[in-house]
Amino acid sequence: MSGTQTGRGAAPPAVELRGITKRFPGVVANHDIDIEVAAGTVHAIVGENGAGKSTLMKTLYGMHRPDEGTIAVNGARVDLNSPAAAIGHGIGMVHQHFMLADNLTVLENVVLGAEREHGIGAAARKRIRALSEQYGLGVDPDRLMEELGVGDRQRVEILKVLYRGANIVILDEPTAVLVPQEVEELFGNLRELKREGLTVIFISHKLDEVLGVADTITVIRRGTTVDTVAPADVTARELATLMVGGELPVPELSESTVTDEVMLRVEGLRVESADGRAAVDDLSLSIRRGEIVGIAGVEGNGQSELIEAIMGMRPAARGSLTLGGVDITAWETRRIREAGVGYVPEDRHRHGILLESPLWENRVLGHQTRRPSANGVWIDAAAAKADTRRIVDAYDVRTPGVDVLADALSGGNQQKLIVGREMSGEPRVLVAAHPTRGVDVGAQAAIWEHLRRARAQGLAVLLVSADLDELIGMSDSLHVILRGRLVAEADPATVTPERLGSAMTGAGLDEGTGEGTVESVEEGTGEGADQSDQPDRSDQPDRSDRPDPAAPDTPGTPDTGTQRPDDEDPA
Ligand SMILES: Nc1ncnc2c1ncn2[C@@H]1O[C@H](COP(=O)(O)OP(=O)(O)OP(=O)(O)O)[C@@H](O)[C@H]1O
Repeated sequence: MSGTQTGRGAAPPAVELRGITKRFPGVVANHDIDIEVAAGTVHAIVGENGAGKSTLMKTLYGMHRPDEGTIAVNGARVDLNSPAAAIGHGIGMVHQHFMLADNLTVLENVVLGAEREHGIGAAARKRIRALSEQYGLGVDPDRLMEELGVGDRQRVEILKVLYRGANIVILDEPTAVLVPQEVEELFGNLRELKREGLTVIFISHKLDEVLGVADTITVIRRGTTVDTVAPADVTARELATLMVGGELPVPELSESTVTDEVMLRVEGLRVESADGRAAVDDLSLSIRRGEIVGIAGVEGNGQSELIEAIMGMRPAARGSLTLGGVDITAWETRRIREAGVGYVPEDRHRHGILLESPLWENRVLGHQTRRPSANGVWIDAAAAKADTRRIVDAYDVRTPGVDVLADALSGGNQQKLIVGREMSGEPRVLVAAHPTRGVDVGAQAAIWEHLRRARAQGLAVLLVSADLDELIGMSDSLHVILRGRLVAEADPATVTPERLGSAMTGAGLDEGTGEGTVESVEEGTGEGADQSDQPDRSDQPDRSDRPDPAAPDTPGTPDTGTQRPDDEDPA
């Protein structure tokens, strides 16, 4: 137990949670939680999916009333009965799903709902500029939100809470949507907040990142605090063990299963955005039976449009799509699904799940014309329920039953349900966007194992992910997408997350050659450049040890090839 002691005469903890218990019908989400967060520190909360992290943070942000327990802020007991009350006590929260209006400017987004602070004009602009400068956020108040990338949007969300006077900032899985460079920038921002005396509390499933940026880590298991540790005293593997209360299973390694039979072919595809610009431009790729093809890219470079075009949710302005040799370019989504294409959507709340419906109805969603969900034209509720129970079992979805509403599941458990559903009915092709986003390390390894097994039986997978270790570890071949085009092909056997990340931003990996475009991300071609642009590679493994999702302590434990964020100054 280190990092939480406040010595005699020291400032009181910024936050002190004592004996917090929160019950939902049939579930004790938090049970007798004790946490002290020292002022001016970065405090991470880790735990399995459904462990109770979000519930606890929502309680601290006044969105839930605890059934038992007390909360003190800066040494004084408080009653946080609403987010407004939390903000009144200097507590702000950055949610995982950004709440920003695209057609407004940064300034308008920041002041929306806080007009009373500094109005909506010059004073507000001045305040935003001052905050942005003080905390090194680099946000221009007059930029239009739609022009900003994911990292900047997140900084606007942080600015929003600072603008409202927060000195305790809660972030819910802030790095889930970020690529490595953006993670570094975020961590730079968090360190800056800390230097300015603010307190940061964040939830994360990425244990290497937690070890890199947190001063103190609290582990929650099955609703209660099991330990509070300092990063210097634990490894990522030990943290994972604390989270699950035992050793993680070791999944089997599998050989390549790629065949010659092309299952999905995309040829010369162009997809246009509403204003006629090419979101996907002249893109060609093919996925063979038993192959996982990975797409790496900074969010917003055409990945979503590519996937939506394949799934019949957007028209192809040019080019063609074929499934097992059959032209499906003009097919609608339902027909594509019925032809054996599974789909794990990027935004599970918009496309993947109906929060107000029970789990078994969610099992039927998108599968309403097929067994076991349907019998002829009728929905077969009994069969759908039985199959939902099978998914709950196979994918370890933590739920009291299949009749509860999807809304009652933790985010990671909703994701496991979607992946389980989409893997049902033996799809021929799976189009998966961020299949393990928000799931804990144990569940992630389990999902990878399911995918590997299905691949061995011939499943062809298009894998889009922001998790570069996942892409490298799972893919048989790997493309980089930039501004709607495939600009590079990487060999998953040799490429590192750093080199891949750099290719994603359009920076040539072969700096040594002075070439402007990236065509190959093979490690061999740029060895010299590679070493010179990575300050400290001493913790890098042999190539043969490349991040392998089959290993229980991957991705991203310090000894698997992902650099510890502290090893390097943020860009
Ligand atoms: N509104 C709700 N109604 C009923 N049960 C809920 C509700 N919110 C959360 N739960 C349950 O409380 C438990 C804790 O959920 P919580 O979302 O806090 O977990 P988490 O640790 O944040 O998980 P994840 O890592 O998957 O986001 C889970 O069993 C969940 O199903």
